[in-house]
Amino acid sequence: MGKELFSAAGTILGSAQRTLATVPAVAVSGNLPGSHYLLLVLVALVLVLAGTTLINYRRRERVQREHLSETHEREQRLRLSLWASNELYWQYDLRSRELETTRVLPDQANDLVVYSILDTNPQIHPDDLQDVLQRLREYLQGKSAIFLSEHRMLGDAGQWQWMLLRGRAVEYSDDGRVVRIAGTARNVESLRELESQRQIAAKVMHSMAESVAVLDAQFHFVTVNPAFSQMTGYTAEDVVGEDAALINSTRHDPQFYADVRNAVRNNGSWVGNMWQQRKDGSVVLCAMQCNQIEQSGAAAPLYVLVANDITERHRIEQELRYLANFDTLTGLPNRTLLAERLSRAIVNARRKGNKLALLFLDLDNFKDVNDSLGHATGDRVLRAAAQRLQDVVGAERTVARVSGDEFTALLEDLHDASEAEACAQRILTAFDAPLRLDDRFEFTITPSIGISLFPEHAQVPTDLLKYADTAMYHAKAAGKRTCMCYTDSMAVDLRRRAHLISSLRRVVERGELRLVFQPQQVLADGRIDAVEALLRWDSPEHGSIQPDQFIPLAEDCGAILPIGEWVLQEACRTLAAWQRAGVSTQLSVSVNVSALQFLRSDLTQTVHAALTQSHLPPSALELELTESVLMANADVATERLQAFREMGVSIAVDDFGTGYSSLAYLHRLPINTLKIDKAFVDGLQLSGDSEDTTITTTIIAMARSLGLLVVAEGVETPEQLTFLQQQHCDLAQGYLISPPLEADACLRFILDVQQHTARHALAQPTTHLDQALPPA
Ligand SMILES: Nc1nc2c(ncn2[C@@H]2O[C@H](COP(=O)(O)O[C@H]3[C@@H](O)[C@H](n4cnc5c(=O)[nH]c(N)nc54)O[C@@H]3COP(=O)(O)O)[C@@H](O)[C@H]2O)c(=O)[nH]1
Repeated sequence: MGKELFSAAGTILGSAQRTLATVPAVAVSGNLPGSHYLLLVLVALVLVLAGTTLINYRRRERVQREHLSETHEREQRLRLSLWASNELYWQYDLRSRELETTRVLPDQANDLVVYSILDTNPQIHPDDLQDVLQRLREYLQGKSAIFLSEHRMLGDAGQWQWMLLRGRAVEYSDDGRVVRIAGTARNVESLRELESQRQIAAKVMHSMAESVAVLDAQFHFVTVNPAFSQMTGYTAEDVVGEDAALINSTRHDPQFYADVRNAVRNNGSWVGNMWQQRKDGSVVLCAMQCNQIEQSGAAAPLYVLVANDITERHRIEQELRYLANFDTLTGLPNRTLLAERLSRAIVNARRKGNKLALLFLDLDNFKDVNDSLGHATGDRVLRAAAQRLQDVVGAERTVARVSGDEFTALLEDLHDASEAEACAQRILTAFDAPLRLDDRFEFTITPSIGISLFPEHAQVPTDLLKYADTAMYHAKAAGKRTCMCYTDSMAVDLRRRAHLISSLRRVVERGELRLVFQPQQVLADGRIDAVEALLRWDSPEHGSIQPDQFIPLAEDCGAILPIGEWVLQEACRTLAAWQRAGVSTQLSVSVNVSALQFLRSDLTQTVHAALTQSHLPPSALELELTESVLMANADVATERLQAFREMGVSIAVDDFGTGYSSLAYLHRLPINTLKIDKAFVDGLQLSGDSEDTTITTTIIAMARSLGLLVVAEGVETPEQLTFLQQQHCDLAQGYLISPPLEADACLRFILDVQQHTARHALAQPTTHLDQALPPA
């Protein structure tokens, strides 16, 4: 427009000149006198000059106006752009040190102008002033092309705000020195805020314990933090630009990772646990969160992965899960897992219409193993037993350890109950072979097994377990190393058993026990050389209970220890009283000792105390131990027996022949007497052709060769007695000689026989059995 105006003015000026130039030509062509003519010319010239001056003046005036308008317009544009950009205008006079800042507004009249003398009324924050002056100095020294400074200045509301100032020299002194600088100032408060936030975010990411990785839309690494490097072993340089599949692990199949990517793409996020592979090839389990981040202005999103290493936590969880479900000693499922599997098995059996069986197995006399051999060996026995059981039952079946020495085997998909019994029999047979504890040490232990069946006996896991347990107790009571299937009557028995156990615990202090004594007669001369002390329990609640009923219970519940101690004291006390009443000091008393008592390390102490209290010599006492106790614990038995031998107390092996010991092995044990079990004596035939006769004969012969005394138990008939005498058996015990007698009665019996044999010995030096027998 300025240009247009200018060209228009030019046009106007051009035509005026042309117009003025034609005036003299018209005047010269008339008939005027010379003076007039000259005057006329002069007037014309004056007019032309005046006109030209006027035209020039007007033209200059117009040009000036146009220039002013143009300047004003430029200024206005500048003003508007300053206003629009929210920038300030400033100028600094180096001579007066006056800083003028102007907030430009569309209407100049409203401009906000602030003057300040730098020294007296600083607009610049005192902390930043030196830095600003330094930058100014550098600019004036020509070290920077423009003056640039970011510092705090007073805002309109009197608050400090960060401003970015740009400026240049705009005025010089005559000697060329800068005297004024001017420029713009921009409020960078929010930019600084953003930058600060960006820096904080970067620092946070840098210092985060979580591994952070930013991926581009193609799942390539854009950046990672140090925690990522620490977790994966990959530095930022290793991974940036690489596909995130670099850290995929083979623990997941490729489809898993593809699914995760799809989920993030489609849903914007994915949360879950993911195995990743470290640079060294090891794996790490990450609790991962992957979020899609939309970038403003960018078409492609970014993905931010935040991951925590939970490998250790996972391991601990696994361990806890294992501990919660498995027995750490044997590695077998525990009671909890058994209950779970049993429930599942019941559901399956119900669906298929099949049967299932639960076998409850308890190791016989396991308590003794722990007591005698120590818990470490006990643990090895349990491990070996668990393995043996699993081997017999089969790896595909659930064998569980439910407590101490109790195991179960779950047999599914049975068609007949007999299959369960057959399996139980296989287990019993398998346990006949010794368990191998290590290269040198073998150990034999038998189980007792109870069986319960679904659906016959119970419908729920707890009942099946309870009934199998009940059946197992009955198998124990039936003599151990056997299996029994649950029957309804067993539950009643079990309640009675619980009552008996509770009464047994108080039996000594209540004085409900007494001893009876059964004489043992020397077959060669009829003397009563020994008596066996036999325990009786007269319970006010339960009546008279036989020892073979209550002693296994007392052994199971541990009550046998105080009971056994009482028996020893009472037997010794009675013998001492008999001696005072005239019984030969050659007479000894034999006392039955249970496995638990024997394996308790303080039995020698108890025996010693009983002998001391009754002033009896050790030779007056014999301890009877069953063959099975000695054989099952051979090593510890040898050690304990040796202690008794050193003490002078004899040892008899009770119920001999019922177990599986070899006589050769017995030779190594410090024992004195073998008691042939009544079962063999029952079958004795004078003709000598029964199996029992052969066994008895062999036992007697071998015992003799080993220098052991032989006592035949349960002798009831004269034929048996004759046979035993013929075989040179040393002693006989049984109803034929005498049933177990109360202490007083036994004393009378012994004194009678003593007198009789003494009289007979005087009259007839050669003793005959018949004569040696007590009078009827
Ligand atoms: N740990 C302990 N065990 C003990 C104690 N007292 C007894 N017992 C054991 O209890 C079992 C049964 O004993 P009991 O009912 O006393 O039976 C004994 C005899 O009465 C019986 N016997 C003896 N002679 C005959 C006979 O001619 N016929 C026949 N039918 N029975 C007879 O035998 C039992 C003696 O057994 P044993 O001990 O094997 O010699 C029994 O195992 C006892 O050991 C105790 O204090 N502690």
